[in-house]
Amino acid sequence: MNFLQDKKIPVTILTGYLGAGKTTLLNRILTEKHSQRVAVIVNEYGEVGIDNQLVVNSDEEILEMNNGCICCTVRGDLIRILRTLVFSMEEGHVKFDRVVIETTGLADPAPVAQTFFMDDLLSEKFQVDSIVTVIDSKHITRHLDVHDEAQEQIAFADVIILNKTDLVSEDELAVLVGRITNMNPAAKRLYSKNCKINLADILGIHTFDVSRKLEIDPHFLEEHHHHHHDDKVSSIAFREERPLDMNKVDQWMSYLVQEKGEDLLRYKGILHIKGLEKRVVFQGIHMLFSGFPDREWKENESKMSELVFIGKDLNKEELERQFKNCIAN
Ligand SMILES: Nc1nc2c(ncn2[C@@H]2O[C@H](COP(=O)(O)OP(=O)(O)OP(=O)(O)O)[C@@H](O)[C@H]2O)c(=O)[nH]1
Repeated sequence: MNFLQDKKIPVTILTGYLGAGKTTLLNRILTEKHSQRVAVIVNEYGEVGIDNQLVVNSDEEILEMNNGCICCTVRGDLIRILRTLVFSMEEGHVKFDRVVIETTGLADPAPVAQTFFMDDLLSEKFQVDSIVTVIDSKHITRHLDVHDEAQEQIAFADVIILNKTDLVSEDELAVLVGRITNMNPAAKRLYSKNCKINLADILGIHTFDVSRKLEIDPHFLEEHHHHHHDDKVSSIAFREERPLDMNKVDQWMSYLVQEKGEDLLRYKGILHIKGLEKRVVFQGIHMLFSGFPDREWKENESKMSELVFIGKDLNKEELERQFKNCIAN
């Protein structure tokens, strides 16, 4: 046994296509009882961070990285954040036993894992424990057909969680399992609803193996990263302090689901609705949409609506006009 190796801080890379259930799993990691302190790094694609507002309140260290994809433009930020974590820990300001990184749904996990091999300090202090890929069992098939990122996330996984099993039939699930096993026979497979899994199956499992990753991507340890996002996929965010009219929002969302659902990969937000003391959270993935009152606004919090749309061929002017139309009189 290599004792030095064992002292390294384990890192779990949480990946999965847009809306698969990564934040749901992260919340589970943060709320379930285990004796470990977790430092969390959340990366979002859009310029407005919604996930950080949906991550449960906890004492853990939660660091946000917005406005770019962790595997591309903000990889330098990831290195800086991890280095700062190490220094803060060594000076006794923070304590943590492991790191969990939630990547954007559009991230290729390989360069994120690569970061821990290319930077001297990080490779000395951290060890990638595993890449955990969450799958939306209902939508993944259509994503796999057109989005390279969805394929890379599966190919590179050590553990694959087939989530949202409540939304598919047994036959559909069996076909999906066949396809995924073909893509990555070595990964451990778990099945879940709302990411209810045994955390011991994904944390501290030491399954990340560089030699296997090199078989999948022989350039894994090379500096240059070639990930190109699909130019047609973009993200649009809106912020508005004036309260919104619930009925108008309802109508708008119904229209979007019907008319644009196919192109809307992910839409989510927090709404400030006229006459409601609680903030309203909405979540959408293609034609599946839900909106519900969440907690009351806190006193020190400015009431504000924040929405993010990620999709193909989004028309910003049109969406903005429709959004502004929802502002209450
Ligand atoms: N029906 C169903 N819904 C689920 C399940 N797991 C998560 N969801 C819902 O799916 C939506 C997306 O879940 P998130 O955890 O935000 O997904 P994510 O991967 O973090 O999404 P992005 O970070 O935006 O890519 C939310 O509305 C969840 O409540 C499940 O097993 N079944």
